[in-house]
Amino acid sequence: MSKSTPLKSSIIKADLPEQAEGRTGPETGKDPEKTGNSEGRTDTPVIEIKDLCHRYPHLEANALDRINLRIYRGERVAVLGANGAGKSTLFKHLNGILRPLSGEVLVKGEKITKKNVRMCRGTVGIVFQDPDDQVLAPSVEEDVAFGPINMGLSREEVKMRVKEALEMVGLNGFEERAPHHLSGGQKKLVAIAGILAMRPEVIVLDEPTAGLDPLSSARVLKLITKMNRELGITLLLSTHDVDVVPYFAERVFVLHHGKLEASGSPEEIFNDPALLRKAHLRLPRVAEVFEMLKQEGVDVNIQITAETARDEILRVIRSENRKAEMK
Ligand SMILES: Nc1ncnc2c1ncn2[C@@H]1O[C@H](COP(=O)(O)OP(=O)(O)OP(=O)(O)O)[C@@H](O)[C@H]1O
Repeated sequence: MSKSTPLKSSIIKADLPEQAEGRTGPETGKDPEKTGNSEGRTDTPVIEIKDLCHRYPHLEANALDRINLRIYRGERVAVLGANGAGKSTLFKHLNGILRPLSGEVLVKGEKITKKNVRMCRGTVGIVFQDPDDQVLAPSVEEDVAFGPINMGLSREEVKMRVKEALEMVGLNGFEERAPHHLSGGQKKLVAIAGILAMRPEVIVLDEPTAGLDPLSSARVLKLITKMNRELGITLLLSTHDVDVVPYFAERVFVLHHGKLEASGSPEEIFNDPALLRKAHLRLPRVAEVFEMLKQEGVDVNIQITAETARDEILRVIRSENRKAEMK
């Protein structure tokens, strides 16, 4: 375990998208739905959740308890939470798969109802955790075409979209392949292509890197970041992999026992040890090293990416060298 960690980190560092820049925002934990870099935005949120509660039959506690949050066009948002925190339940509310016990979910300002649920599903596409729940057609081409055909698009348009989506995920040439003969990582890419082909404004990904090796995981994250940067698609993903969050997300929501515990930039969230302990999350590995250095009495600021860690270590070394020269 300890031997493989540095290798994994170096692969992730080399292959992940650059760290998002320009994050600002107030302290976390005070007003969860209003923190992070969306502070001050006046446009209509692409997704807005108001006082959402969900309860599964025969369970006493709410799986979601008075969730309030807003997601704005073009954002990259990560949802963190331990097993059973409510992430998948939350996602299933975003395109009307589940119905609220109380509260409401608005897509582009419109409450999801039976009447507009199709329109909402055109706006918000969900990539489920297990591609076997989503990739069901006998061939890759048919699977990716399924959504566009259901949208009533012409044969030419469907063909064009399938080609485009498979190119985007790097699976051109796989059209005739049977999905059940593909690897887990390739199936995940087929599932993403199927959603991309419907050209949604928001893509929600439940644990997109679960079960993938570090290279496949980095590839999926790079792909979805590209979708955000080049196509302007709003991204919302859940993950247990806190190491990748600073490279991907501009804003982080923390769920715990069905409640929105906090929202903020990755720097804010990962500089709040009490919050992380409470939500059963951990620091990114890079930050753990800085925490240890601090405990040793070294004057460092906690960093959460390899690049900022390098800069901080160089700063400390240079400062120590200067002190030594002056003696
Ligand atoms: N279909 C269901 N019927 C009854 N209870 C459910 C159902 N789905 C989820 N739950 C319960 O709701 C709670 C939230 O589950 P959910 O799957 O949303 O959590 P999660 O954060 O996605 O977890 P994980 O990280 O393990 O995927 C859990 O207590 C879970 O046992």
